[in-house]
Amino acid sequence: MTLPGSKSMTARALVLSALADSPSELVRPLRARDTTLMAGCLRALGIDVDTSADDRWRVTPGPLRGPATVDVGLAGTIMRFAPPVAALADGPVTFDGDPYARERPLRPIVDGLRALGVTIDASASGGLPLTVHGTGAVEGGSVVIDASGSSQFVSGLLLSAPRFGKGLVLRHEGPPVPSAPHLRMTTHMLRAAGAAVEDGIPDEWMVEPGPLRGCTWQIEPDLAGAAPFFAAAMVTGGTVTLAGLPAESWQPVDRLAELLTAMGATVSQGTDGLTVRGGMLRGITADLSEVGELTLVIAALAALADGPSRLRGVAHIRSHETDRLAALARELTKAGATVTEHPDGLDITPGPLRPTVFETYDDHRMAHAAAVLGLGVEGIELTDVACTSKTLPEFPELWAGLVTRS
Ligand SMILES: O=C(O)C1=C[C@@H](OP(=O)(O)O)[C@@H](O)[C@H](O)C1
Ligand SMILES: C=C(OP(=O)(O)O)C(=O)O
Repeated sequence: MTLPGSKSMTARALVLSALADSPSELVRPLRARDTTLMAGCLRALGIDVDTSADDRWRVTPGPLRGPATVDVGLAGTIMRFAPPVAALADGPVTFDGDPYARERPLRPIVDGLRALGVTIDASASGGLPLTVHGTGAVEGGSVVIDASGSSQFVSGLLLSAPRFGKGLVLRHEGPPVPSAPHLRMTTHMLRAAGAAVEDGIPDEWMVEPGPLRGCTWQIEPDLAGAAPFFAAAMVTGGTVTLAGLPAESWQPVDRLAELLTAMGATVSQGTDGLTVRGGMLRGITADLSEVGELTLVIAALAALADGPSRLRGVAHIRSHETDRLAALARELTKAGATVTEHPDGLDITPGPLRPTVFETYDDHRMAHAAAVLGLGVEGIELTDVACTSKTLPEFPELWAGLVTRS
């Protein structure tokens, strides 16, 4: 199968292109709610973002300006990546989003920008809604944040840092930062756009001030979006091949392959793509801190496996689109699994599974999990498949097509 581009790469490519000194193109970007809103955000700041062609978006940078109002939807990438861009604009920029977006943590970005000299009006919690009072320039310098709640706090500050007068020295202090592969994606893409970035010291990043150049960004297919389709192969004993992943991917292909292999799949990468072949479905003990996004599909697989699973290292996903650990515990229990919730994970023991209505809590990956579960249990109904439009609007059609072909 082919899938649209990575949400994470599309978001970064849009931001870096907006900050560059010449036009850029995004080849095979993701057109979904998160990335459409990101394009809208950059347009509101004065950037020309042409998304009229599906397979090639063109970004022509220009002066960043307010006043502007930005709808972040429920996108972590927008609420964490765009305020630093707004700080470079001349004029106030107000950010708000879906009701639940106001619950998602943002303080390290707000405090980090304030420490760099930016004036921000934020709610008492330091979250949305907020107004960044850009003056056309950010001095930059050194800042310490606690990014244990989301790697996006680091990525957000780094992406705009080449445009800060003194660049940025960013240090993290606190429990470990999750999602290391997303941090590597950020530094890879900054370097690809010509930025000088040092990340040799653990929990410290240094970005030199300097221009970013326009690029042709080849957006890889979205690996997290592929996870439910790979899981489908594992539940049905079938085979799914994802076409179009480069040999040297900027997404955590190895970690995904390791996890699916541990659960009984055979994973191989060839010229035709990344292939997952289902076999036995085994329970696993795994630290998912690097790939928190995959927890939901892995939890659905765990509920269908031949033994118990212990998933850990993902306290931070309680602040994703919903409290994902609580949501999974509730819904998988309804379906008949025995689930124990821990502060940073879940123990899942498969039981005799039964029909249930699986709530999605506006969370696209809860819908993916329900779809996977529904391949193994008759009568799983999901309340809202439309929430998949956040990152993969084609999900219902692709899923139905896959099932029909098999
Ligand atoms: O930078 C990114 O593009 C992302 C980083 C991760 O965030 P967290 O570190 O908050 O999990 C990931 O879960 C999210 O879907 C996308
Ligand atoms: C956590 C996710 O999204 P966001 O970028 O909104 O944090 C996700 O897509 O699983």
